[in-house]
Amino acid sequence: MHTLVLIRHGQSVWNLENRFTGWTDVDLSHQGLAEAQEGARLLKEGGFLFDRCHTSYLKRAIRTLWLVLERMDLMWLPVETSWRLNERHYGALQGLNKAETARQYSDEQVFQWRRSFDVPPPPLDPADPRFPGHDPRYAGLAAAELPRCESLKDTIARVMPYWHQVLAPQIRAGQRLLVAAHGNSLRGLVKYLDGMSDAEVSGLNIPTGVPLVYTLDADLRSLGRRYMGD
Ligand SMILES: CC(=O)Oc1ccccc1S(=O)(=O)Nc1cc2c(c(O)c1O)C(=O)c1ccccc1C2=O
Repeated sequence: MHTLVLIRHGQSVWNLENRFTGWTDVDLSHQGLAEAQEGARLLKEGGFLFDRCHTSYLKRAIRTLWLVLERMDLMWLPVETSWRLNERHYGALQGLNKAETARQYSDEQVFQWRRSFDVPPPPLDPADPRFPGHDPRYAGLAAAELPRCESLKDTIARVMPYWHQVLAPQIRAGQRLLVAAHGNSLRGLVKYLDGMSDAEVSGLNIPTGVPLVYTLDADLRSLGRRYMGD
């Protein structure tokens, strides 16, 4: 029997402004900090212990993890970061708010994007300063791995190797893991663990700052999951 804990980072300053964030490295808002503190309190009071933790290359998830580790007096734990746990890349929509999106794209186009699993947003031009190839933290990625945009399907496809190559082997080895990540990258893990369809995962919304606790059998099949504080 294994336990795996997932936590989605709290509200970011661009969530506040209803801006597409994606790989833009904005920080948590004050509310987002408070959400992370509450999640940390639930984990501490729940008596959880971890052996390793994982997060993305983006500070809103990293800081959420730091707040949890600080509150649980676990700042000594090894932390692994990976681009594969990053939020979905929203391409040329990154930075746009609702009004700007509505001005540049038709309602039909926005409606199609909202409900699709495999339709990507408009891609970034590689010369665009928002393209990850200009950011030193992605220097280790192969050219083909640097996204210009991502559908939810693309996001899940690049998250899953991290599950199969990193998370699952550590869980099998008896490590109690905490993963602090993003709405869409966590959708990938939840889709796999719950055996969800493409349509089901497109409708799944993971609440921010609330620890999601999985109980897994010896073959890492889910025996159930619960949100703490429920
Ligand atoms: C709540 C909100 O204001 O959402 C925003 C924020 C910025 C632009 C558009 C909107 S919206 O009101 O059209 N709603 C809205 C719009 C969208 C999405 C979404 O989940 C959503 O709720 C997507 O997932 C989405 C995914 C991929 C491309 C575009 C969209 C998109 O355009």
